[in-house]
Amino acid sequence: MNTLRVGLVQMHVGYSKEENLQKAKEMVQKAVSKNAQLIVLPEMFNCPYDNQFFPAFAEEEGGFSWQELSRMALENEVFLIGGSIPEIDDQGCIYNTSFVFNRQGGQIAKHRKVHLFDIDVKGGQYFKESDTLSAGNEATVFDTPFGRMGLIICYDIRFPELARLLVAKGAKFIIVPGAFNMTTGPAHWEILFRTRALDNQVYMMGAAPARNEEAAYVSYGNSIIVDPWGKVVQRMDGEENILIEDLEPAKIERVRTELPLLKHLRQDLYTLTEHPYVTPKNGRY
Ligand SMILES: NC(=O)CCC(=O)C(=O)O
Repeated sequence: MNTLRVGLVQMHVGYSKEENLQKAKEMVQKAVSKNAQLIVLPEMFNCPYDNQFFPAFAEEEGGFSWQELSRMALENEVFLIGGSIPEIDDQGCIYNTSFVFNRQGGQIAKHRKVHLFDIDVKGGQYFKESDTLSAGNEATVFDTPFGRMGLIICYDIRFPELARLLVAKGAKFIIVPGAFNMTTGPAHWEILFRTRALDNQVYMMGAAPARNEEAAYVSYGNSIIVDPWGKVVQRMDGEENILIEDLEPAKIERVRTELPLLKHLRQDLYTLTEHPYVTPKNGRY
């Protein structure tokens, strides 16, 4: 199969939804001018990553931001992973949701972040998504001419079972709109991408907001691509920019044939259906 040229958009996210969408539109066009065929926007690309803004910025599926994303995909004839936005449902629940569009601007997938980011690192980062957000309940894959792709959002990457489930569903690539921070980013971001790539022999792609030291939540940036061998093929710093990379779908099969981890699984011995942890109700413990 031919190569897939991807573009990861690492953009500054400000307080105006319209300006954020305009910035996304310009960066998508720039990525397309470099022949990107699939473009990934960052987590909460249209809204500051801050609980106080999620309710005010939230929109229904099919709303203004959704339509803008659909138009960007259509006008540029590109697959577009629309980062994520705060999505509100008809019950008033708000989700951290990623919408995916094909080249005709049609929605082909939707992922609501499954694991809510509730952490409290002493002397470091505190965040409690569950103050405003609800968790999704689905593992999301979608098909493209380049192969099946899995979609997760940021903190979801820390849960190996979810990535493995996507791979069991046939994913060859896992896409992660994310926004790590200056506590956990330097410590865990790259290692998580490399570990999930190694475990599952997939391409891992992460797109993050650019770093703004003035923001209440400082994004680590460092948008990244790791190949199925676990090698970092490209990684950005904190600055606003676009990462362009050619992925080789054939490499996935090559690595899986040479080092057949997925065939060596002992599913007679261990499965994902039982585990010792407490299962949260709707993502809340
Ligand atoms: N937005 C997020 O889910 C942040 C996740 C994160 O920083 C982590 O360390 O995990």
